[in-house]
Amino acid sequence: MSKPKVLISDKMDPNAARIFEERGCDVDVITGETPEELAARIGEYDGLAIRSSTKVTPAILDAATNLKVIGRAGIGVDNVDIPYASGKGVVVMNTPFGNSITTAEHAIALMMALARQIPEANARTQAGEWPKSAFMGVEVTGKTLGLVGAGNIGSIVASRALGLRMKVVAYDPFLTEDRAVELGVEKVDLDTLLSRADFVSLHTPLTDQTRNILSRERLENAKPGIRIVNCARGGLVDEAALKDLLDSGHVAGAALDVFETEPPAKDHPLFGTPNFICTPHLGASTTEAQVNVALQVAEQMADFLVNGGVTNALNMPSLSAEEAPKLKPYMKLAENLGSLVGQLAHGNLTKISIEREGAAAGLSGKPIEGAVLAGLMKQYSDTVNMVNAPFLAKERGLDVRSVRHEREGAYNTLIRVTVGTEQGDRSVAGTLFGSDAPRLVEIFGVGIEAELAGHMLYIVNEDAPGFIGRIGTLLGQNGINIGTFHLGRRDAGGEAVLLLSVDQPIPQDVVKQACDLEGVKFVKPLEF
Ligand SMILES: NC(=O)C1=CN([C@@H]2O[C@H](COP(=O)(O)OP(=O)(O)OC[C@H]3O[C@@H](n4cnc5c(N)ncnc54)[C@H](O)[C@@H]3O)[C@@H](O)[C@H]2O)C=CC1
Ligand SMILES: O=C(O)CCC(=O)C(=O)O
Repeated sequence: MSKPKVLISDKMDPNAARIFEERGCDVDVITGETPEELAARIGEYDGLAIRSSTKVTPAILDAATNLKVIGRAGIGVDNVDIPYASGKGVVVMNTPFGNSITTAEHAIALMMALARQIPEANARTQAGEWPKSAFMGVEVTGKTLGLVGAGNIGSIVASRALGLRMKVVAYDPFLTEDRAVELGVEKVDLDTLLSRADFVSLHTPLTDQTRNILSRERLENAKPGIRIVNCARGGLVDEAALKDLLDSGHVAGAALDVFETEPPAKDHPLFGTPNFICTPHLGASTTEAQVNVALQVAEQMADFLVNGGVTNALNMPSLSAEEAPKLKPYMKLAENLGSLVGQLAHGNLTKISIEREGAAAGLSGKPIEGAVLAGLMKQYSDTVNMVNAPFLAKERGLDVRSVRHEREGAYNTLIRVTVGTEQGDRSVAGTLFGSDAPRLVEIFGVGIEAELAGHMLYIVNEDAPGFIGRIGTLLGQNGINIGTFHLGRRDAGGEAVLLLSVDQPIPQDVVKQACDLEGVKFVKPLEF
């Protein structure tokens, strides 16, 4: 098997390339390409490792015909079109903790720099002035810091600020009272935060809800003399309003590590404004953080490409490298069961239930669900896989339920897939023989044992003598060799099911002849 190929398209610590190679991937490091150059190259790669410069747009994803995983060496993934990547079946991962301490420290550094106007004092002193009387700072001790966003980075900022003897208030809709107490912060709403804070530090992702969260109106109503730090994302603060309010003195200082457009225009209105300082998106730029995120992204991506392990994916449930091999035969079983109901159930499918029984109940449900849905929807899409299948199912309004029963039934491990159709519920079930051989054990209420593989023929017929001979003769006359042959029946003399595998696709006219055989009620060729 050829090695997975990874492209590192942004400047990244060399440990990333080393880890990819050590873990069985071929790796190219090609940075600074234009979007067109990247689009022309990306088709060769299974993995793309990025920081914030590479923009993974729909055009790049359309060109990325082999891409399986994008790894962001960092936290924010707003440079990746995740819905589009999900639609294409590409896993998107980040490294959620590797640069949090570093970024929190940068926020604190910017807050201190604002409080004592260090950059301007430094510049003027080095320019030959001794402007001692021009700079009168403020102490942070006893002041209130308002945190907008109290996740990983916000929490670290809180702990550092408490160490500086500040009072910390936080606005975060997902912050519970218990967690606030644990962090030593007071949970408040945004307007209260802005009316009480002497310093505000932003630590949210950029989303539709957070865009422009410090709007002109909010800034105008904030406590006079407030100082603002943004080490999260440009677009959270209205930059034009910030300029006006710095000029008027309502905002006493602002420090931006990030801008709405990066890099900002050379004549950005905020440049040169008194009490405004900035850095060029340096929040994560320490040796320690860059080694952390480079190692982590390469380990995660290689683990996925080589072993199927999924860690820190934003569009897929996690799956440990230990669990991945255990799940592998179940995934095959799940995909085959999904494919079987997809090929056999008629009409509009409205709901699907995926039950895990016995040993299967102890496995992660989401990957199995993804595999069943991928199998089911293969009939509708060539590009479906377990990453994009849940999104496609949702788009189609399919009601998906996962159920687990710890008790064992007739089999010590079982997956049952039931779809709701206009004709009622239709169900198939399968198990593993040994630890890794998937087998169908029930089809629409009829017990049967069969491996689902290759070209198959499913026939429902009247349970009467002579039928097996008739179908064998028909296939033989048409030069079709039977590989395996499986029978099941509801009750003697009632309805019987025949599932056989053959060595080649069955031509339509042979299917038609099979339909015409005496006692045949239904014939369907199947592909796995
Ligand atoms: N300047 C830089 O170099 C870096 C910037 N970042 C940025 O920092 C951001 C935060 O990172 P983490 O703390 O690790 O993320 P996180 O996901 O741990 O925390 C984000 C917090 O924001 C909160 N939040 C979401 N919507 C909100 C809203 N409408 N109002 C208030 N709070 C809201 C969430 O509940 C969560 O607690 C990242 O999304 C990234 O964009 C991260 C690393 C480096
Ligand atoms: O990679 C970088 O330098 C930027 C880090 C960042 O913004 C993030 O991790 O969200």
